[in-house]
Amino acid sequence: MSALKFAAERAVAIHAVLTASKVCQRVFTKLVNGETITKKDKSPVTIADFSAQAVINTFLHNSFPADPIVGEEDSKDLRGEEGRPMREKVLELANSGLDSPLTEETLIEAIDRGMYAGGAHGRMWALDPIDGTKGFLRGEQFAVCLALIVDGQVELGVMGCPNLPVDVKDQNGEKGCLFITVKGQGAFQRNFSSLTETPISMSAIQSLNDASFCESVESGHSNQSDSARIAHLLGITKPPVRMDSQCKYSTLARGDAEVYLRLPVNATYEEKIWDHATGSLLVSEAGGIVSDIHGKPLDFSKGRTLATNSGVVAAHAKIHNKVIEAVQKVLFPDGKL
Ligand SMILES: Nc1ncnc2c1ncn2[C@@H]1O[C@H](COP(=O)(O)O)[C@@H](OP(=O)(O)O)[C@H]1O
Ligand SMILES: [Mg+2]
Ligand SMILES: [Mg+2]
Ligand SMILES: [Mg+2]
Repeated sequence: MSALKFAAERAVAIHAVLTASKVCQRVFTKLVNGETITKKDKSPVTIADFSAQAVINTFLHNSFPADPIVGEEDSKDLRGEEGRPMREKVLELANSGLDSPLTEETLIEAIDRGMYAGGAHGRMWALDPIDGTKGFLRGEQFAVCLALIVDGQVELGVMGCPNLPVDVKDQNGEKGCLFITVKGQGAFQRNFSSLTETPISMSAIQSLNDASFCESVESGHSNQSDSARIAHLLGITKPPVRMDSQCKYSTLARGDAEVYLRLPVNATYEEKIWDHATGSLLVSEAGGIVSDIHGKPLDFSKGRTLATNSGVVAAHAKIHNKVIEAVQKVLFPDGKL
């Protein structure tokens, strides 16, 4: 029997994401002053985001030195005298996850290996070292997300959700889930604490009345009044499941909710490829369809952003059409795009 496609990449990605997730867990809820800063775009970044990117980029470089990486973070804020206090903390935290320690220089190099511009040709990795940094800072959900993209198609995704309950029905039980998917090979979940992978799939609901939908906690990331109107139109009666990060995609993929709405709050924001690569493959391999608000597939070949898409709508394949119809009715009542 020949080895499954991307078996080596899958193993490396699992090890990298699991290690980085544990690095993040080490400081989860323990961050102090000086360990979080605000980036130019006003969004937060912490020592854990930088450390997780350094750790994963190091593993990728060791195993696949020729592969470029599109990573969210860069080292600008860690450079020079001003960046020293944070740089020292990032170095210590990153090295807690690595067998061969990085130096200040190789740390910066590792982080900046994520500056690739993306595009339509060849292999590249897309990395969000902490997706949902705001959730991380609030002590809620966040996800470490890594995907392999080949010629603009997402081929593999691994997502670590350190704070997600292993079983949704046991919210106080074990936490820490790893989600793994390869195109054409299905979607799987395993616990941080075990090697056993369990296949997951979306729930096959009969009626939208029974459905629940996920959206961002942050009203600045997704329009929550539009989503309420769409849910009403669809006959969804359950309150929205608000959750940070790509944990929303894994929640759909394992059948704990049926619809994910991410509705633009302004006309200029371009979704980032690392915010959707892993999650969208998980959902499509689990039986769902992921598109933008117009029903158009997400196009990962346009560079670092989903420049030709607007928002995200994910749902079980059987109801995706209906959801898109409702989204269009609410967002474009005159039929104009
Ligand atoms: N105006 C906006 N619209 C949509 N997404 C946005 C946004 N501003 C920031 N984001 C993205 O929303 C992500 C978090 O998603 P969610 O709201 O589903 O938890 C952030 O990822 P990071 O936390 O990795 O920076 C960031 O990239
Ligand atoms: Mg960010
Ligand atoms: Mg993100
Ligand atoms: Mg991030």
